[in-house]
Amino acid sequence: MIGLYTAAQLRPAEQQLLAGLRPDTLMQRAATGLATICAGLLGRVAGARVVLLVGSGDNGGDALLAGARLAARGAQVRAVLLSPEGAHAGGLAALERAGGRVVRGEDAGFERADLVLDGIVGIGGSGPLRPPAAELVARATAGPGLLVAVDVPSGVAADTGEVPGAAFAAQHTITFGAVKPGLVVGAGRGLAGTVHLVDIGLGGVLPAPDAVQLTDADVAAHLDAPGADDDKYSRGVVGVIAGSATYPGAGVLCTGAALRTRPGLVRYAGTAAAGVTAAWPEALVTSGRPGDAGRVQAWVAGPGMGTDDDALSVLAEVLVTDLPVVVDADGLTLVSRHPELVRDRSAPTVLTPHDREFARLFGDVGPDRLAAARRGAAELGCTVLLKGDATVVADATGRTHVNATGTPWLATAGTGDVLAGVLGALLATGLPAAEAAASAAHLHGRAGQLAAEHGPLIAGDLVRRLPETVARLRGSVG
Ligand SMILES: NC(=O)C1=CN([C@@H]2O[C@H](COP(=O)(O)OP(=O)(O)OC[C@H]3O[C@@H](n4cnc5c(N)ncnc54)[C@H](O)[C@@H]3O)[C@@H](O)[C@H]2O)[C@@H](O)CC1
Ligand SMILES: Nc1ncnc2c1ncn2[C@@H]1O[C@H](COP(=O)(O)OP(=O)(O)O)[C@@H](O)[C@H]1O
Ligand SMILES: [K+]
Repeated sequence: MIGLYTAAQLRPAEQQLLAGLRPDTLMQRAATGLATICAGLLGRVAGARVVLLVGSGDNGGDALLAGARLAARGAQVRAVLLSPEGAHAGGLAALERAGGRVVRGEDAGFERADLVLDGIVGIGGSGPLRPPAAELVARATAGPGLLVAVDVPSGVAADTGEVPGAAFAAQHTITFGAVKPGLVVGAGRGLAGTVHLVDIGLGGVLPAPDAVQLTDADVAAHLDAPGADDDKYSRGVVGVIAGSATYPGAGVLCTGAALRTRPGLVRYAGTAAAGVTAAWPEALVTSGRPGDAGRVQAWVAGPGMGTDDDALSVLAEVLVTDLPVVVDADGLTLVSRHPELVRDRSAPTVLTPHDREFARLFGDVGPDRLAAARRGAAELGCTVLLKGDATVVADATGRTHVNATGTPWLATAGTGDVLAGVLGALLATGLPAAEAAASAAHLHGRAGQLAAEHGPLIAGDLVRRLPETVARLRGSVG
């Protein structure tokens, strides 16, 4: 598990750690890591042209101290100071001692730079980048130099990923102590490039994280192989309500995804029964009501089920049970009209909206996707899986996961139906809702990445690739 930490969590931890150390120890550790990674990115340091963008806080100090280390190894380092009187004094002195030069913005030489280091602002930033900083960023990023951000790309809100104005579009972000949420979610994710984490020794003093990202190993732990005592019922039976007689596709995709994630038993109830059984003879189907399907441990309801009164009564029948339920797609439209169906449940409910569905349920997502998912989860007392390039899962207690897998190739019709099926299969095993949802998003993203290795993908490719994805995840452990 990778912890994501806000500035408010990091600052006291840094203070606690610093209490037993020389005041500039952490900054020196940060600068050493920064210079080492920049040197690796440059390949050859001697003669390399490096430009530092230096703000007046410690983020600028990191850039100056790293610049000094690169200058000492023969790089030609120029520093542009946004506020000459406020620049970090120790960093400035070190840079000058090592042969680096302070220059005016006009003389930065962006057009010939090999690397531009953005030390304008880090976790101390607030609001849109101010005009002089925004202008400098525009000029710096137009040049050919490799764009490297110190701790956080300037203009990105470290805690949320909000980008309220101009920002440094980094190819690499070298971050200190812990990964910040803004590097992996929201608009900030697209500006962080490759994230490198430098250990500055905070490990022992960090509190519980604000949010987490699962790793392959975390998810593989939920994908154990059947044992000698297992039978087709023992590993969780999932029930699927999806698709319709006219549009069976969602039923076929959702049922197939559930089967391919956790083969054992998948039951299907609904008017797409004929289409589902033709595609998946392994599923047990009924064209009747959910109650006719037989016993299940979790339901998935919604993809392509329609939004008329019949659909509402089917959804209500499932939601009055004391079983875990995943509500997706058309089911979410129905819940937005009848939130009491979900609010009053005692068993776990997972809602899986994309942004437009979320807006119908809870109002606009807005720029802070973590806060939005938490708000929705608290409002209806359920788990919300907010889809996106970095899917966010929050439960009613505020526990939050950010998904780390996937590919933009997933932006194609039907991939959400597949996610719902994967999630239902994991929920039926008895996993807590948040773990099941976050693991499903991870597995779905990995299936997307695997399918995309073979060219443009369609939703059915994800279903076909699920067994190999599970095998690869399991193989990644130990
Ligand atoms: N606290 C610590 O122990 C450590 C901090 N480190 C570095 O210190 C940084 C935090 O330093 P600070 O707290 O000094 O804050 P920052 O340097 O991140 O930001 C403060 C500066 O940015 C300016 N600023 C804020 N919002 C702005 C905006 N919208 N447009 C333009 N300028 C803006 C402020 O006027 C101030 O000069 C971290 O991001 C990291 O780079 C590292 O050296 C590791 C250790
Ligand atoms: N740009 C993107 N990058 C990565 N994943 C994406 C992107 N766009 C969509 N996805 C993922 O694809 C899936 C789309 O689901 P959804 O919008 O419900 O589609 P559908 O209703 O057609 O099945 C979600 O899992 C979402 O996270
Ligand atoms: K920065």
